[in-house]
Amino acid sequence: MKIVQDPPNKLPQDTPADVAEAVKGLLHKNPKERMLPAEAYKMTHESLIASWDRRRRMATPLDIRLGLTRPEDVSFKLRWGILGCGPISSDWCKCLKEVPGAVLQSCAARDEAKASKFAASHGVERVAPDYQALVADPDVDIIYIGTITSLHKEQVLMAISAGKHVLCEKPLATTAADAAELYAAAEARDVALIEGMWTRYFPAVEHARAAIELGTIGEVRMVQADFPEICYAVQYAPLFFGSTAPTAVVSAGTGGTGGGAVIHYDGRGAAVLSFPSWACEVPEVCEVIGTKGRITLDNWAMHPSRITIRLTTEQCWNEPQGHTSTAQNGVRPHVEQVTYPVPEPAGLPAAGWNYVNQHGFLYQAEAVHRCLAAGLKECPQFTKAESMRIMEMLDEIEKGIADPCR
Ligand SMILES: NC(=O)C1=CN([C@@H]2O[C@H](COP(=O)(O)OP(=O)(O)OC[C@H]3O[C@@H](n4cnc5c(N)ncnc54)[C@H](OP(=O)(O)O)[C@@H]3O)[C@@H](O)[C@H]2O)C=CC1
Ligand SMILES: O=C1OC[C@@H](O)[C@H](O)[C@H]1O
Repeated sequence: MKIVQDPPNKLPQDTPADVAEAVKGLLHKNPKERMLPAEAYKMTHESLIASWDRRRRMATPLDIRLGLTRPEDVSFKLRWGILGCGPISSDWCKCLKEVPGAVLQSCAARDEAKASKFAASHGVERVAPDYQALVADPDVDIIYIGTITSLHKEQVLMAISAGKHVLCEKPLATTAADAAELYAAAEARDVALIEGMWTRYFPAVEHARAAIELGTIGEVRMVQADFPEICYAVQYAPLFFGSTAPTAVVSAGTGGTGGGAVIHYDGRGAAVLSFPSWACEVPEVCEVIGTKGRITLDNWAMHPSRITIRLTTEQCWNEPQGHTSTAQNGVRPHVEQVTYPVPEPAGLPAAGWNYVNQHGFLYQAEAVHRCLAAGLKECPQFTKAESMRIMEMLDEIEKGIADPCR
């Protein structure tokens, strides 16, 4: 794609090629080397914009940017127990191996022989005979739940009762009421319960969040996103509109042939979300549309490796007919595009991996280590409040969609 910067970009100057090069250099190093010195992460919004190394700071993980955690705490020791030995647990273990503080302590499956095979292929130290034994192991600090969603509730509760922290695959539960019960149980036991919405930890998403905070595209008026699994598309609404309650949620369609939802935030704008059937070519693009520009996350939006920021040119803001769109005014937007390559192997499932861009799980894995090191019970990239808000929206959306894929 040709990058257009005509007339010169109003953002502080970084040529896209420079940015891509710098970030590529960072991301392709091993996790320790990828870390900037702690000092480099201490920043305010002003320094974010003014700093010489803005290119790195735009994608700084939110927990570090807010000063809640320290980059070096990817080395904080956490002994992981893997509950469920299916494809997603396999990809998770591969990423944990690259986190300096992670220990693959134990795993369990419904069938012990399956768990033994999984342990051998991933270098997991122990095999527990069943899930209950896994969560009871005193040498396990945190349980990763990679089973089907309908089982999450009983398994999360089992792990929490044993006093373990939990990272549970998205979606956390099948209803908001169940999710609320799980968060209440975690709070009562004083353990962390984190829903694994891994999208939130990708550098392209961190960059988008920082750009919105800086007002780069003005006021957000519309969010558009698509994905067959509703929770993925929906999570982009509170990311860019905040976790306050929407004024209306309407939906229609079916899981089999496709559906959609509009989430309206009175006086602010709306999220227009589509849920194409799995049997289609899925665009997997997120657009964040503002009064001064537009952000596109893609390649692919639920685990994006690219952000494109199109800025409305200043001349458009004063157009007499009140249309700020560059297209309506026959001018080109200023375009800045930054690619954040997922660590190799990336892209379509590479040999030995099960899902797309799944090596990007690493970003979430590192954040969990940093946040637990700091004594946090959640990661700021995806808080309990937001997770609950999304669960409520999912309940509403599912009222209008037959056979939805949550
Ligand atoms: N973050 C991400 O990128 C991804 C997240 N996910 C999420 O991960 C979770 C699992 O993914 P999904 O592909 O649906 O699951 P799978 O069909 O891969 O099953 C995962 C595990 O669930 C258990 N399981 C499967 N079927 C049954 C059953 N009928 N009865 C009891 N246990 C069963 C098995 O555990 P055992 O090994 O113990 O037998 C299995 O290994 C979901 O929450 C999904 O949303 C999925 C893909 C990607
Ligand atoms: O959660 C997921 O489930 C389906 C996959 O294709 C997708 O990449 C993954 O994020």
